Amino acid sequence: MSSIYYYHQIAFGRVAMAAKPSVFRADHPFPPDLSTDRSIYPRGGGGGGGPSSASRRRDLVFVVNPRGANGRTVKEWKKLLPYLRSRLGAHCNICESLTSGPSHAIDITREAIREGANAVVAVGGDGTLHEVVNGFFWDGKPVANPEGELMHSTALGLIPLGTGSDFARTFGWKNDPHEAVERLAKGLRSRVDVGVISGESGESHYFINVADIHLSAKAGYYASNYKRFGNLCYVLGSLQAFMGHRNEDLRIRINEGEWKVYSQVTALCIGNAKYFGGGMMITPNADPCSGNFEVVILQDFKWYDFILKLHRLYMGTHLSVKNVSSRSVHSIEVEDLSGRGSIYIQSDGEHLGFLPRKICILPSAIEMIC
Ligand SMILES: Nc1ncnc2c1ncn2[C@@H]1O[C@H](COP(=O)(O)OP(=O)(O)OP(=O)(O)O)[C@@H](O)[C@H]1O
Repeated sequence: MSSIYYYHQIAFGRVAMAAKPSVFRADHPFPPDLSTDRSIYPRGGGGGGGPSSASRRRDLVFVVNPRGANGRTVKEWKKLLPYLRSRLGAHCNICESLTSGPSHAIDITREAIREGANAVVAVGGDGTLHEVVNGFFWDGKPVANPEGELMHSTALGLIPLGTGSDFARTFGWKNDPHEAVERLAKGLRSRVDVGVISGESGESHYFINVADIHLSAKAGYYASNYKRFGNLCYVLGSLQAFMGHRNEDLRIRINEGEWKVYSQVTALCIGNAKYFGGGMMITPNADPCSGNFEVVILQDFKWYDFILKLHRLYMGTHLSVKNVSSRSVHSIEVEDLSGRGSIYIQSDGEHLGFLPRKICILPSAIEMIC
């Protein structure tokens, strides 16, 4: 992919950083397990990796958020680079791209896929992962890799280095970059589901972890102002969200069935994976490879319920608590009955706006390096 420099220059050019794109390529030989094509291209449909793909160096594009985890992401990344080069540089072109601001990771990812990158690896927290996942789509469709089914699809990789890094918890991954590099070296791919959210404007927005509505989404919105306090940001965000909070009646339609009114909803969480809010196991039965979401609805919760039941939310044992319901769904539509348009929704911890929204699953939408 000789034009990888080019796409970075395009991506950075858009934000006036073309003078010094943060891209490098390594010229070292390939480690033995990366040259095993079955592990890199385990899927059928022409993705088996023929001789030409086996002999090619692979482009791994690392999308690094320099602001992630209060600047800790980029410090850890710089320390990791020599190891990454020695471990993967032999048979891979290691392309580094620092984001210049919110949403830049989306553009970088789209460009990398169009250039035929073997994998785009999010380096940062759930927000960076979220943007990279959104970069796999454009105009409501997956971004096309030029080699398409003939060679391979671009995989999603993750080096979790964020504040919460909640998506990684479902897989039992820690904020341990060396462990993440080993996963990339093994190159095992699994198909994971992605959620798609559409609103009145008709525009699609994608998520991979958890989308949530009302109190928790408002807490996430405020938590983003307190990231400098690390994981404490979620507690501070929740306290602020509680002030002036009211449970609301919501109109909900599940799996294109009948519309029903759910009274006094405190929070509604749609899990493709299990954790949010810095380690709360909110949707304990969610599995990103299942083809369904787990929807958990908390109704008529008072502030003291959170104090009494918080430990159960962290442990994922809250489903048996009074006024908590859970079910497996492939689509859900949620409307605000109050008509005020003030019910928050977020996805993967990123503020998205306000109800109404429709949320559907896209089964096996992305290949992920697991
Ligand atoms: N160069 C940048 N400057 C400022 N913000 C950025 C930049 N690049 C990305 N961002 C924004 O930073 C936000 C947070 O990033 P990220 O999720 O990686 O870290 P985090 O918030 O510390 O971790 P977590 O989401 O796991 O709690 C994202 O919403 C993203 O849009």
